[in-house]
Amino acid sequence: MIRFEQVSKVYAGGFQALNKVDFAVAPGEMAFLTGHSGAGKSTLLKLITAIEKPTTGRVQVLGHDVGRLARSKVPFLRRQIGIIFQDHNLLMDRTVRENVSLPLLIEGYRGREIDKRVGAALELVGLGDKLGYLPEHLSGGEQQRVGIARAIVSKPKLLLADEPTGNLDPKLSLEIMRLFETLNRTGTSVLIATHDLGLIARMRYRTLTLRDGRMISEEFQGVAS
Ligand SMILES: Nc1ncnc2c1ncn2[C@@H]1O[C@H](COP(=O)(O)OP(=O)(O)OP(=O)(O)O)[C@@H](O)[C@H]1O
Repeated sequence: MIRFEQVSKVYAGGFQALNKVDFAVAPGEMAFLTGHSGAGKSTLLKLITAIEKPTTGRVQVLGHDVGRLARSKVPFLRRQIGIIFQDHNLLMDRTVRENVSLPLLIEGYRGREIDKRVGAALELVGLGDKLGYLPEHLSGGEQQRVGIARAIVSKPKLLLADEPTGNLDPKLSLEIMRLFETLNRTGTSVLIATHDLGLIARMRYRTLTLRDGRMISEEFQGVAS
């Protein structure tokens, strides 16, 4: 599903954000990615989604060699990956239905098929009755769940989340994590970048830990850095 082999990333300007990183996430697996601020978590996610390319080493995602992927093939890769952001990036002047429909419209779906899929995704996140709401009329946790519905509506094989619970209280954070578990049980691979070590400890999944761009731990949970 994801395989990094000796991956380094040096940004223009010379800063080395990742240093010979090796790890793999198997199909159907759920794992956490943690590390201090600036450790390289977002950079690692950007390599998976081909926003950035590795300076050296090999990044394989869903059978593609990301470093060698032609620019024209990048949208095809991205369509197979659902991405969830901390600040959810919802369009605030569009309804819940319109926000969640967006990836399907881009893919060329129309009418009834969109309604069916959007309805199913919103049911799954517990917002089946909020289709016509604007995001500003929803709570923070509900907005985050709309972002998750938008990420899963096109049934991606891989779900990436960058600090998905950063703005939420512990109870809501746990609810969001349980939602990821539900999605994982349907066969979606899930990789969650988070600072929230308490949450990681409660969930008991494999934890990948970065420190200063190096992968220092593959298994040990609760490494504070
Ligand atoms: N486009 C860029 N150009 C130059 N340096 C960058 C760029 N993007 C990130 N960096 C640097 O690379 C390092 C790693 O950044 P990254 O965003 O991957 O960290 P992070 O672990 O996600 O941090 P946080 O938890 O604070 O989001 C940082 O020192 C950052 O300043």
